This record gives sequence, C-alpha cells and structure tokens, in this order.
Amino acid sequence: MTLGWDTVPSPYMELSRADWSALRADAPLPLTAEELDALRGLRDPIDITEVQEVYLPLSRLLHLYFMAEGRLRATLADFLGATAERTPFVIGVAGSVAVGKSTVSRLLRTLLARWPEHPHVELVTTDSFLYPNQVLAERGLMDRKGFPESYDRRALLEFVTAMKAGVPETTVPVYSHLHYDILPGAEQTVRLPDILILEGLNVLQPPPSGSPAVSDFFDFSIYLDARVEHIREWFVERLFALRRTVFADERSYFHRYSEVDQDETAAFAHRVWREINEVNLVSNILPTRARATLVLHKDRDHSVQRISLRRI
Ligand SMILES: Nc1ncnc2c1ncn2[C@@H]1O[C@H](COP(=O)(O)OP(=O)(O)O)[C@@H](O)[C@H]1O
Ligand SMILES: CC(C)(COP(=O)(O)O)[C@@H](O)C(=O)NCCC(=O)O
Repeated sequence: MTLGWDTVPSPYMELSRADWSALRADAPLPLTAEELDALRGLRDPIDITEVQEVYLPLSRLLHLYFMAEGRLRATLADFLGATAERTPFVIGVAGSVAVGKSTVSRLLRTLLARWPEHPHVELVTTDSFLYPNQVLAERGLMDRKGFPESYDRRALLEFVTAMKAGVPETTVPVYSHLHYDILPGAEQTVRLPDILILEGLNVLQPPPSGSPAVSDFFDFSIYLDARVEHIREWFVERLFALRRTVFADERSYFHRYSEVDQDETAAFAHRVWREINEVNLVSNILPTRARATLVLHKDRDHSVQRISLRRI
C-alpha cells in the first residue's frame, strides 16, 4: 500500500483498487443483484463485484466516520453540560454530468440504511434548487443549466442549514428530467435524517465571498472523477439511450430527438456536451475535486481503479 509521499507532498493518500477492496474487511453484502438493478442509472454497468470491491469498503469507512462524529458530538455536549443534539451526518457527492453520481448516491443510500443501527437516510439532489426555466430564460441562463449561477444557492444553503440545525421536517422543490424543469407545486418532504446525502454537480463549490458554502456543512464528501473524454462518451451514449426511452414520451422536453436521425442526435449530444457540460466541468466542477474527502477515479468502463483519501 502506498501511503507515503510520492514525489510531491499531497493532502491525499493514494490507494489502488486492490488495496482499497481489502479494506472491506468482513463487511457483509446487504444487497442482491436484483436490488442493484433497480438502483442502476441508465447505461451504468455497475455490478455486484464493483459493490463488493469499491462500495462496501466505502460504506465501512463512512460507518466509522459516522460513529466518530457521534462521539465528537457527545464530547461537545459534555463540554456544554447539555444533551447531544440530533444532527444529521451530511455526505456530499460531486462530479460531472453523466459521471454516475445518481447511481452511487442511490447505492450509498441503500448500503448505509442497512448498517446495524438502521439509520434513516435521505437523499436530495441539487437539481431541486435549479431556478425554473422561466427564471433561467429571463436571466439568459438556459444554456447554463448546472452552472453555479443556475441554482438558488440561498435556498440550498437554507435547506442544509435547517437540516444541520435539527429542523424536524422540511420540503424542497422537485426537478423533472422529463420536463427539463422544476415541477410547479411539487415538493419532496425531507424528514430529519440520521444521514443526509446531498448529490449534485456543484456541491463542493467554494462560497461567493462573504457567505458560507454548502460544503461547510459536510461531514464527508465524495468526488466522482473520470477523464473528460470518457465522460463525454458516456454522455453521448446515454443521450442515445434516452432517445430510445425517455425522449419517446411525448411529454419529454427532448421528444423531437426521438424522431430525428442518428446524425442530428449525435450533433445535438456533442454540442450540449461541448458548449454546456464540458465547460461547466472544466471551469466549475473539476476545480472543486481538491476539496473532497475522497475521490473515486473511474476508468473508461466505469470501474473505480484508484482512490484518493484525504489525510486527517
Ligand atoms: N434529458 C434527460 N432525460 C431524462 N433523464 C435524464 C436526462 N438527463 C439526465 N437524466 C438522468 O438524470 C440523472 C442525473 O444525471 P446527471 O445529472 O447527468 O448525473 P449522473 O450521471 O452523474 O448521475 C441520471 O439518472 C440520468 O440518467
Ligand atoms: C439537471 C442537471 C443540471 C444536474 O443537476 P444536479 O442534480 O447535479 O444539480 C443536469 O443533469 C442537466 O440537465 N444539465 C443540462 C445540460 C444537459 O441537458 O445535459
């Protein structure tokens, strides 16, 4: 295991997949292949071996951090002569469009809820805090969906603050990928969890000067990383898969792309990637990778081959 300095001092320890997978120890596999199928995102090839070798060690590490955080809270309560407050353990999951954040977040939600303590786990995605298309259009941001300025950052910050302050129940808006917009009047109820997973492109974004960052509330954060060329391939392949499935629905914002030919679909996919998602990745998302507690580096076949873990 290479836990020492390489050539340049780094805040991270680098682990190979083999070293990391040994750290599963005896953590049991609490998931069937059928359950994994139900969690898998479109075209994500994740299988049970990947869960055993990559995500069970992660679940074990998160469990240790979660328990340690509980002890730290008890210590603070002792100091204050008070009883420990019920505060969720907050995990951020960041990374590019199409890198597989939703699969990893849903998988973690299931694995963590099956710990011996049966914690209540809530998963919230930051698309809930995107401005509705009407507001984005008024501000000239329709081609900037997913960029930091396309989110109601104040509302997102208020939500995480409320969670950490122990507010028993709160609601957040609902974003529909089918409609490509916030659904008017719809809301997701979030009951105060033991663990909150907050997933989104920009969850590790530094704050605009003078205000706190969402990530200030994280107890642990995960950045899902891959080479830009590979993510582009995944994005384009996924768009072709969406064309055969979701876009075929007449209510889909992108319905017309289920009817145009392959070349037009390919041109559209490459344009959206090049002009929106790659620009956002390179200018806003990648620079936040260095802020994560853990970085999972995915290969072209989506398997995680290297893990960077922040020293403490
Ligand atoms: N245009 C779309 N129509 C329907 N579903 C979509 C569309 N774009 C993305 N999705 C789905 O939304 C989820 C989030 O996608 P994305 O933000 O790219 O993150 P990631 O791929 O990292 O999970 C994925 O499950 C994806 O399949
Ligand atoms: C909805 C998204 C901004 C992701 O939002 P997140 O939950 O990561 O905040 C993204 O999936 C998206 O739709 N981007 C717009 C460009 C595109 O259609 O790929």
